[in-house]
Parts: sequence; structure tokens; C-alpha cells
Amino acid sequence: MKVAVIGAAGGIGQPLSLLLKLSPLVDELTMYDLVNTPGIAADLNHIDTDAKVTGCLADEGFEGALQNADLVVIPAGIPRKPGMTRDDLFAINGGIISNIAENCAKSCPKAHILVISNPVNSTVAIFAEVFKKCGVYDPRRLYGVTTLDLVRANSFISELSGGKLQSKDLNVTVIGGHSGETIVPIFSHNSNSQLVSFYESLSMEQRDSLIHRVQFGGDEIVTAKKGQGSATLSMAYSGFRLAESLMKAIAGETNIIESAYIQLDQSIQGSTEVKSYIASKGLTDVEYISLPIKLGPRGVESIEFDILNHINENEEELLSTCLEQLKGNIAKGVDFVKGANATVQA
Ligand SMILES: NC(=O)c1ccc[n+]([C@@H]2O[C@H](COP(=O)([O-])OP(=O)(O)OC[C@H]3O[C@@H](n4cnc5c(N)ncnc54)[C@H](O)[C@@H]3O)[C@@H](O)[C@H]2O)c1
Ligand SMILES: O=C(O)C[C@H](O)C(=O)O
Repeated sequence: MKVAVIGAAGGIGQPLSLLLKLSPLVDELTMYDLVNTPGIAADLNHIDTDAKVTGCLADEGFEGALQNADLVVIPAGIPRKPGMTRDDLFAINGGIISNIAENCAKSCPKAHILVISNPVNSTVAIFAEVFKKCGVYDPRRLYGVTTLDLVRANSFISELSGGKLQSKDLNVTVIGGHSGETIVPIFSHNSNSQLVSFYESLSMEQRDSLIHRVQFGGDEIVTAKKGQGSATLSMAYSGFRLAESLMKAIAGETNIIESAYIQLDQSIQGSTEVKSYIASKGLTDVEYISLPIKLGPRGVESIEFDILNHINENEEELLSTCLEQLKGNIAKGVDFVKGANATVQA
């Protein structure tokens, strides 16, 4: 298993690379960035685990980092400062992502790609459009990383319960996208009945404030870091969680369910049902969404869409708002590659 981290010297890239170096599932780890990766790789190689780490710099080109990669994890780009939205990162990070996509299309078109760089609601569409232009796109292998949202939902409801609900027993479903109102936590339906009972025992104000905290959890970190970036350690943990699950699925482990922001494509079981649900809300052109997915050796096998049949009225309203916003975010990403000002060459 060769894993490449692009943006590996950054706030997310370094701890994520550490977690990958510790994983017995990784044989080779390449760390690519504009700066500093040879030194960081040398440091990691002193850890007595078997993964071999190489640091690659931009002036050497992408090829050494990406060639034969099975998995590419991308936290390259700029993070938010207080007062910014994720969408404010679109122009810079959009260009970075389209360039990385062009190079992945050349060097590792069959790799599984995990996009962390914000705004995820748009950067995944940018990546997909570049791959389509290059004729190498397989929607089953492209994932926008939204895991941090459900990790937060688990932490926040556990905290609110005063420890009565333990995070280790929780797996809250969060659907939609990855920014503000596009993040829709589903607390009303869960296999953990204690969680649902606790949620139902909350007042409407407490429920609203819990949902708001999950939707805007990223802002808490941006504010607390006072201009020094956004979530990095919790993101590295979350990105590793998805990467590890995927590596297990590629290795043949079955019944692995995670959530990710993916394209609704006919090659993925359940896409038609999700599209019908979206159409029933009077919406079209919402081609990407984060939902629980079953992972297999070829990537996304199916969407576990049954959750959509169990959401309550309030969650349905939140989802309608989410879908409206997603539609615009996706169109902006697609237009970035296809539109009049597009700079990407096939
Ligand atoms: N999906 C999520 O849940 C989530 C969570 C947290 C942060 N993020 C996003 O992840 C991104 C990275 O955040 P961070 O805190 O690690 O930022 P950072 O600034 O600490 O690190 C980013 C790294 O990317 C590198 N980089 C920039 N342009 C590059 C290019 N063209 N090729 C290769 N590397 C390049 C930089 O040199 C830097 O080392 C941001 O866009 C942030 O908004 C997403
Ligand atoms: O908030 C951000 O900008 C970073 C990230 O998307 C997060 O959710 O923490």
C-alpha cells in the first residue's frame, strides 16, 4: 500500500503522516509539499514501524510522490482565518486542487483520492471535472472528507450528556456537505437507542444549539487559534479514520461503513434512490452529497441511503436548506473547470 500525502508539511499533513507512519497497513508513504518534507520524512523514518517515508518537494515535480500510489490524501491549500468562510478559500484552493488533479490523472489515475482541502463542497467537483477532462474519472474512487463533522457530533453530544454517553459507543450520522448549514447531523435516528433517548430528552433550544455547534464547529477552532489556522489535529485524526477504513476495504475486509462526500453516479448502488429523494424536494443538479457509504476494494460500493427514510421533520428542513446551498457550491466547482475562465488543460 503506497499512500501519498499532498500538503504534507502543513498543520494537517504532518500529524496525518505520523498516523499513517504508525499504521501497519502502509508500506510506503510519500510526503509532498512546497517546503520541508525531506526533513519531516527523515524524522518520521526514525520511528520503528515498517512504512518507508520519502519527502518530495514541488521543484522535483509530482511524479515520484504519486507514481503507483494506491491512496492520495490531499490537505494542500490555505486554511481560514477568523471572519472568513470556507468559500473565501475557493479561488486559491480551487487552483491548487485542479493542478493536483491534473498530476494525479497523469501519474496515478487509479488511486483512491481523499480531498480534505476546503471548500470541500466545491473542491471535490473541481477534482472530478479535471479527471473527466483527462478521461480517467471513476466516481467510486473520489471522496470529500467529511469525517470531522461526525467526529465532532459524537464529541459534542457526549460532552452535553456529561459523559453519560461515551464517545466510543457513538457513531452519529452526519449528511449533506462540509460547511455551515450544509452540515446536517441526524440525532433522531441511530442504532444506539441511548443516544436517541438522550437527544429526545433535550429541550428544543438545547437541540438547536447542539445542531448549530456541529454545523459551525469549525469556527470554534478558527476563533480559538486567532489567525493561526483551523482544525488540524482533529482533522488529521478524522482523515486517518477514513484512510484506514479504506485501506482495510481495499485489503478485502467487508462491511466497512464510513461517511464521505461523493458523486451520485449510476456505478454506485443507491445513487438512483438518493437522486429520487432529492428530486422529491423539487431540486435537481445536486450531484454530490455526503452520506454513509459501504467501502470495498474498488472504493464506494453502495450508499446507505436508508437514513433518509428516518429523518424527522426538523432534519428534513435542514436538509432542504443544505441541498439548496450544495447546488450552488457544486455548480461553482464545475464552472471553475468547465467555465469561460477555466485554465485546466486536458
Ligand atoms: N475537510 C475538512 O474537514 C477540513 C478540516 C480542516 C481543514 N481543512 C482544510 O485543509 C486545508 C489545509 O489546512 P492546514 O491547516 O493543513 O493548512 P496549512 O497551511 O497548515 O498546510 C497546508 C499545506 O499545503 C501546502 N501547499 C500549498 N499549496 C500547495 C501545492 N500547490 N502543492 C502542495 N502543497 C501545497 C502548504 O505548503 C502547507 O504546508 C485547508 O484548505 C483547510 O481549510 C479541511
Ligand atoms: O473550519 C474550517 O475552515 C476547517 C474545517 O473545515 C473544519 O471543519 O474544521
